[in-house]
Amino acid sequence: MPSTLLIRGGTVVNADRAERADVLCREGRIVAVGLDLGVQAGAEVLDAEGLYVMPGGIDPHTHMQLPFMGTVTMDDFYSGTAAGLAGGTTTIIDFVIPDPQEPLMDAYRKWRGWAEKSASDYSFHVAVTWWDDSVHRDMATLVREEGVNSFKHFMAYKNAIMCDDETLVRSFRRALELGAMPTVHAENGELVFLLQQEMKALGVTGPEGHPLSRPPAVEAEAAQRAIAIADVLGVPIYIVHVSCAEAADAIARARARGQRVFGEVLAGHLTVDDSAYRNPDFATAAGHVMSPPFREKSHQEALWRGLQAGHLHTTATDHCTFCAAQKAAGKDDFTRIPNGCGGVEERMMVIWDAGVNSGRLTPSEFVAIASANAAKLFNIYPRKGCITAGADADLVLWDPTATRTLSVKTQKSLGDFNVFEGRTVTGVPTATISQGKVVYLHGDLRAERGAGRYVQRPAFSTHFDAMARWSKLHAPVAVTR
Ligand SMILES: NC(=O)NCCC(=O)O
Ligand SMILES: [Zn+2]
Repeated sequence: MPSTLLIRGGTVVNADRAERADVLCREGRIVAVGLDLGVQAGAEVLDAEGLYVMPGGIDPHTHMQLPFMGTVTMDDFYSGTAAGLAGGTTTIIDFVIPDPQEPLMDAYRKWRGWAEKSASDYSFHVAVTWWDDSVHRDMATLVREEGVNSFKHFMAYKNAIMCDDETLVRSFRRALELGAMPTVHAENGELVFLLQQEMKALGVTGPEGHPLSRPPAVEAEAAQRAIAIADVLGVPIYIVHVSCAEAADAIARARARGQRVFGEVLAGHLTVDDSAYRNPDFATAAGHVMSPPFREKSHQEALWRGLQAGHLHTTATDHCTFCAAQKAAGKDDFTRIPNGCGGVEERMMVIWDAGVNSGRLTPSEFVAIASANAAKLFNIYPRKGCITAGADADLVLWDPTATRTLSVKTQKSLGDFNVFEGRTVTGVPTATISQGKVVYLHGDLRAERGAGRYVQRPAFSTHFDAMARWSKLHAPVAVTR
C-alpha cells in the first residue's frame, strides 16, 4: 500500500471556501493542497474530476457497543466505525457512560479497551452520572492526562443515569475550571417518568406512548434549565440532539443575549417524523424509539432554520442500534423498548440531499455542520475538519450527481432496521480516505479492524478565554479561574 496519495482534479470544499485543487497526502497527513500537483513515482492517484473533495465527516454523537436498558447495541466499535467510513465519516466522538457509583476512570478504561477495534479515529465524551470527590478528581485526570475535553449530562433516564441539578451544577463548575465543555441530553426526566406512568395507567402500552411521554415542552424545560445554569456559572454549553422548535428557540434566545450555547441536530430529527410511532407493525414503530423522539414534521423546518441561521452548529446521529429481537423487550410496555436508532452511515447523504440539494446549505456550509464545527467546538481543528497542509488525511470524495436508495438490505451497519429505509438521496460518497488510506471506494469497504486511533482533545478551546473575560463583566457569579 503506497503511503503517498494524490487526489487529482476535484473541487476542494472547506467550511470557508471551495476551489479547484489537488490534494497530496503522505504518511497519513495532507502535505499540499494546490493546482496541478505533480504525480510522484509510486504514488496512488485518485481521479476526482467532477467530484467534491471534503474533510471526512465527524459524528460527535455515537454509541457503539453501548450496554443500555438491559442489552448491548448491535454495532460495536468495529462495525459501527466501518459503517461510518462507508458513509464518509472518518471520526466519531462516542460516550463513556459510567453506571452510577462506578468510578469514572474505570468506565473510561473499559470503553478505551472496547474501542481498540475501531476502524476509524475516535474520541470520547465522558458522562457524569453521579457525584462525589472521586468524580471531581477523575474529571481532572481525564482532561489533563487523557485528552477528554467534554462531559455529558443526562437530564433524562430517572433511576438510571439521570443527573440531578446538584450534580449538574457541580459538574458544570468543575468543567469550567478544567476548560472542558459541558454537554447535556435535555429532557426533564421527572416529567418523562410521570408521563410514562400516566400513559400506562391509561392503558397505553405500545410505542405510541413513547412520544406522548416525551413532548417538546419536556425537552424545552431541560434545555432552558441547563442554559440558565451555564449562564449563571459562566460556562459554555453544548446541547446534544436538539429535536424541537421550542429547544432550538431557547438556544437562539440565549445566543441573542450573547451566551455561548451550541446546539447539535441529528440527521433523523431533520428528516424523519413521528408518524412511525403509530405504525401498527410493532417492529417498525419500536425501531423508531429513541430519545428525544421523532417529532411532528413542523419541527424539522425549525431545526433546518437553526442550522441555516447559525444557532445550531453540528449534525450527528446518536447512532445506537438495536435489532427487532432487542426492541421486543418492550412488546407490552413501551418504557422497556431499548432507546436508539442508527444513522452513522447515512448522516452525510441524508443531510446533503435534504440540505444542499434544496438550497438550504451551500457545500461549504455543509462541511461546517458535518465536520468543521464539531472539530472547532471539541478543539481538534484544523487537525480534523479542514483540508489544509498538516491536517490528518481524512477525506471524502463526493459525487453530487449520483443517487442511492438507502436500505437495511445494503447498509454496512449491523442490525435489521434503518430509519431512512427507502429514501432516495442524490449526493453520495464515492471514496473515503482515513489516515491517507483509501478505506472505501465505489461500494468496496476496506475498513481495517483496529486501524482507528484514539484522538486526544486539548482543554481550553478558545471559548473559555472569551467566557472568562465576559464573565468578569457580566456573570451573576464571579469566575475565579
Ligand atoms: N438516544 C437514544 O435514544 N439512545 C441512546 C442514549 C441517549 O443518548 O439518550
Ligand atoms: Zn446519545
